[in-house]
Amino acid sequence: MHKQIGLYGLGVMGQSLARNIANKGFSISVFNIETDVTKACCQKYPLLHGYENIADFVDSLEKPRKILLMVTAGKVVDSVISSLVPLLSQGDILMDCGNSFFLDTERRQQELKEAGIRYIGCGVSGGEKGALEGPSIMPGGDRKAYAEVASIVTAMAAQNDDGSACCTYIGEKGAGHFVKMVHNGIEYADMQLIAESYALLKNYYQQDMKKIQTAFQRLAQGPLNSYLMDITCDILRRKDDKKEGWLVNYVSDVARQKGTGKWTSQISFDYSVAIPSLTEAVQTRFLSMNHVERTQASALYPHASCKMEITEEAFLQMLEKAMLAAKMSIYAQGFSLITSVSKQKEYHIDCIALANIWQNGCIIKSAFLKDIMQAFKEECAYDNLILSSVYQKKLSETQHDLQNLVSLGVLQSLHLPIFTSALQYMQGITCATLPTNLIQAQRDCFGAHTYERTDAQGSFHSDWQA
Ligand SMILES: NC(=O)C1=CN([C@@H]2O[C@H](COP(=O)(O)OP(=O)(O)OC[C@H]3O[C@@H](n4cnc5c(N)ncnc54)[C@H](OP(=O)(O)O)[C@@H]3O)[C@@H](O)[C@H]2O)C=CC1
Ligand SMILES: O=C(CO)[C@H](O)[C@H](O)COP(=O)(O)O
Repeated sequence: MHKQIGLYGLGVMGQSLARNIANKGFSISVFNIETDVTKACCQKYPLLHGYENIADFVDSLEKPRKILLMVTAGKVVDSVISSLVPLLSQGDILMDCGNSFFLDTERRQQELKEAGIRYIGCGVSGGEKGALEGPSIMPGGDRKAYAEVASIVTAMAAQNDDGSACCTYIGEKGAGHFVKMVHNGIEYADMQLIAESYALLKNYYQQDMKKIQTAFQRLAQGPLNSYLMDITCDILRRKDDKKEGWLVNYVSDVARQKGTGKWTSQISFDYSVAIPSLTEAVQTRFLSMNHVERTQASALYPHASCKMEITEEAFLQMLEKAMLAAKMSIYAQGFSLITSVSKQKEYHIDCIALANIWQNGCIIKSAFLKDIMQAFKEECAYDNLILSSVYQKKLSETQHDLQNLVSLGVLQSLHLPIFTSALQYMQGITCATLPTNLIQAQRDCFGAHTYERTDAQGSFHSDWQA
């Protein structure tokens, strides 16, 4: 009996996704380059049918074949595709569920089209647990091919409270992997925002971990409720197994990355879209890697630190509102990149549907996404969420606290790149007149680059030093 779907790549995510599919009642064949991994996995999970030989794996599938790839992003995907293509038939469907770069996905779609193979680039978010219990799924590419796998993919996905699946067709070409990339850019900024809040609380409570835990618990229950806040509460409560004290205090502060956040920033440069907080989050991970320099420099430049003269209640209320304002700024930046690239590449991404499928199963799952949906429902064509009445109302209630928090934190010599850039983004994007007219004048003065005038059409050049 042929199986309904195949999955190639039994790593952390692949095993969980395969088990998820099998648990939903679909018959599934699995394959891994290391055969020992396949054997061990299928012994442990008998619903998975493993193959040691790739040709047998492909032959085991009903036609048109549907094969999900869950392997390391980059060259590995190309080499896996090369090994599969000679065994496939016209009309078969490959669905790359890893974190592939969306322009690589578009190249692969073109190359495979010539061989008659249909290719779906599909973002998956939720980590190991989400992949097993129901992730958020972002498929893009061949729409007809997606229709043929939709019943399996939507069954795998997380569900929202209203019963809708956290999976929707995102758009043509690399649209699925594009939004997953921006999801990760937002994820980096949200994680850094939480880390900065942790730094502020450590400073306020003079490192008293019990008080920091209680404060986070409180923050995680309000409008900031999110998957990342929830796991932060768990992390902060975890004692070390080996030594006295909290495990997080033994974790090195060197933050690593696999590349999706960096790609988000690179693409923002290519499309000239300002996403300063998402970029700061990447830069901060780079900065964290200079551990030796930072340690040497910290001895040369001791940080002045004094207790903040503000009551605990006032501080916690200010922090909550400032986090909310910063989070709003982060999402406005992320969605402005999505909107802009979607227009230029004609992906036709539906931002309401996207915010809906990020409400559950994924790493950036958060209560705040309801507000984003509301804002886009008000006017789907917003180039920037900052223009919505939802943002107007919420920012008028919170922006002042962000200004105060940044001022206080900077005077404590704390490193707050997300709070600061989020505030600066909002102060810039809501400013009708920036001082960048001077930059235009300088460019024209030293390089005859010309400038536009506020009172006339066309390009002008002046002799500024006359
Ligand atoms: N971990 C996470 O939270 C998430 C990961 N992702 C993405 O999913 C993909 C898989 O991630 P994850 O499961 O964590 O990674 P793992 O490292 O756990 O698994 C990678 C898989 O790729 C296989 N592989 C590696 N090199 C080759 C090769 N040359 N030829 C064939 N197969 C190869 C591995 O086989 P073997 O090990 O047996 O050699 C393994 O099955 C990545 O693109 C990742 O970015 C997406 C969302 C969340
Ligand atoms: O896609 C993911 C979650 O959505 C992965 O966990 C991703 O690997 C996280 O990125 P990085 O390793 O760069 O921090």
